[in-house]
Amino acid sequence: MTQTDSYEVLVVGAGPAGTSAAVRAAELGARVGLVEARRTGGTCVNSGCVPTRVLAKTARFAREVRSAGVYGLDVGDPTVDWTRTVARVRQVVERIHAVKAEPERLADLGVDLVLEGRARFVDPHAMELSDTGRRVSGDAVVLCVGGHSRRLPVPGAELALVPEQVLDMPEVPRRLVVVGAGNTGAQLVTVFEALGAEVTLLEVAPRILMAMDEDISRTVQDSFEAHAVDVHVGIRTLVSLARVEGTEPHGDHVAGGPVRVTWVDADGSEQSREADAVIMCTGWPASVDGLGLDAAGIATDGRSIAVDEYFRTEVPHVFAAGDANQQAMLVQAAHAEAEAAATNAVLGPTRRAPHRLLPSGGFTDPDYAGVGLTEAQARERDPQVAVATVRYSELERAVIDDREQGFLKLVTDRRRDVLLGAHAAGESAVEVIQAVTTAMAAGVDLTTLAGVEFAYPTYSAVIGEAARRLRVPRGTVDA
Ligand SMILES: Cc1cc2nc3c(=O)[nH]c(=O)nc-3n(C[C@H](O)[C@H](O)[C@H](O)COP(=O)(O)OP(=O)(O)OC[C@H]3O[C@@H](n4cnc5c(N)ncnc54)[C@H](O)[C@@H]3O)c2cc1C
Ligand SMILES: NC(=O)c1ccc[n+]([C@@H]2O[C@H](COP(=O)([O-])OP(=O)(O)OC[C@H]3O[C@@H](n4cnc5c(N)ncnc54)[C@H](O)[C@@H]3O)[C@@H](O)[C@H]2O)c1
Repeated sequence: MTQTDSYEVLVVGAGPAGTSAAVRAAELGARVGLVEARRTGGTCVNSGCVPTRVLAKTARFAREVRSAGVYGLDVGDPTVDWTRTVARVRQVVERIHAVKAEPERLADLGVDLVLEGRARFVDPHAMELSDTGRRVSGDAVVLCVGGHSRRLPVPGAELALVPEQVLDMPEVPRRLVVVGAGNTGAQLVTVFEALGAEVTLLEVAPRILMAMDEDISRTVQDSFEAHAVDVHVGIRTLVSLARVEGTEPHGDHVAGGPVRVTWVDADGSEQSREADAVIMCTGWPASVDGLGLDAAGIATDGRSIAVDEYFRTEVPHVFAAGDANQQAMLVQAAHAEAEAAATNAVLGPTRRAPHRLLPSGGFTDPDYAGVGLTEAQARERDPQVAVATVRYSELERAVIDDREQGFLKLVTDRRRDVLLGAHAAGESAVEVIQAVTTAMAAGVDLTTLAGVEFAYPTYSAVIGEAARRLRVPRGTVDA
């Protein structure tokens, strides 16, 4: 092995976590190698957040154009040229790459970016790269390998698409079944419903968006159903996918011909639908296959890389951050964890990243977001929590924009005058929750928040209104 192949810190994966880890370690003066199987940006830029967000904008456009007549704008019903939609998505992905300019930024910091395929441990410090067979090693190794979609182990699962393949569809499917109503599934339902597909949504949990506050699940599901999405929650099991007889496959996925999806519904009845495409959005395990963790002495359940509070695996010089450790699974969390892991890799175990306040949300119609404790979690801890909900239908900006569906809910500890959580479904929900998060991070009490003179007419004004209702309880306060 040559001298240049060994680093003080070897980072694996150049998504949000890996680039943050490499930058931080380099800033601390370490000699850093960053190995990536494909391209910088990871899931976030190349197949996840960025493409999904462009599709969300496309869907928004389609909805807005359909309502343009109300404003006296006669533009007709939009038709979708999916090829151009996909081209736009890919163009935006390239623009993000150009703006972020990660390879240049890393080079400026002296980080060696190595794009020679997948890295695999050959011993606890050294890894072999699949394209070239070259070996690189690190005194410390930070695994930022992210995750990947998974198909459910049911007969015919290979006929389904996974989220990374959505842009490969030749057209918008006329009939679509989405399996899984987490963030990905819910967003894809909104996109394809707006683009004209007849959508069926199957979810094994008792409600969609199970990780969010219950009122968010209800509001988004109501909206889906108002748009004729056929929602089935609490299904007992997905039974199978099968090619509809007499149709010919043209490729390796459902675009090749109709598929019959069969499941056992919540009431125990067997049901089925014919679909032109099925997308399985049923989880995102860590990319541990082929990583050779056993050669490093690290055990895995095949879904995650376990870490302690300093992001150390059971082998103390090997760290794991971002989706790889399956803890928070969001971009901002990946950055925070990776910076902490890289700091610990260089300086020893000194930094944690406990994610005390982690806002998250999604771009459905309406959008949704939350931070802190849900109402149910807060009530379980303390039945005396105070909750105020302001409906968007009471908010002048939402009425002006004809975006009256939704709400903001603040969950508070009235005795301590502090916010415990905030949850919203509605226009700009993610931005509204972000603003509440800032207040929570700064330790702003409810009385102060209630006194903020929010600009008129804005969506974030809903925050002041909710805070005032908690300070002076009335109608909608639920103590
Ligand atoms: C459809 C979708 C939409 C999303 N939208 C959002 C959103 O709006 N907001 C949000 O916060 N989060 C969103 N997420 C989640 C977000 O994408 C992830 O949390 C984030 O990308 C995690 O970053 P990471 O660096 O840990 O992993 P990744 O971004 O997955 O990067 C891992 C990198 O490691 C590389 N790699 C893997 N194994 C190896 C190996 N053995 N050798 C070399 N390289 C390897 C991969 O090629 C990849 O580039 C979304 C996810 C999906 C699927
Ligand atoms: N806007 C965002 O922040 C955003 C957007 C997309 C994804 N993400 C993140 O990316 C990761 C992957 O998201 P995801 O939505 O693909 O996965 P997920 O694990 O969040 O959701 C998977 C869903 O599939 C359901 N499911 C599992 N087995 C099923 C079955 N047999 N039948 C029907 N439903 C079944 C689960 O109950 C769950 O609701 C998550 O961590 C997510 O938070 C974030």
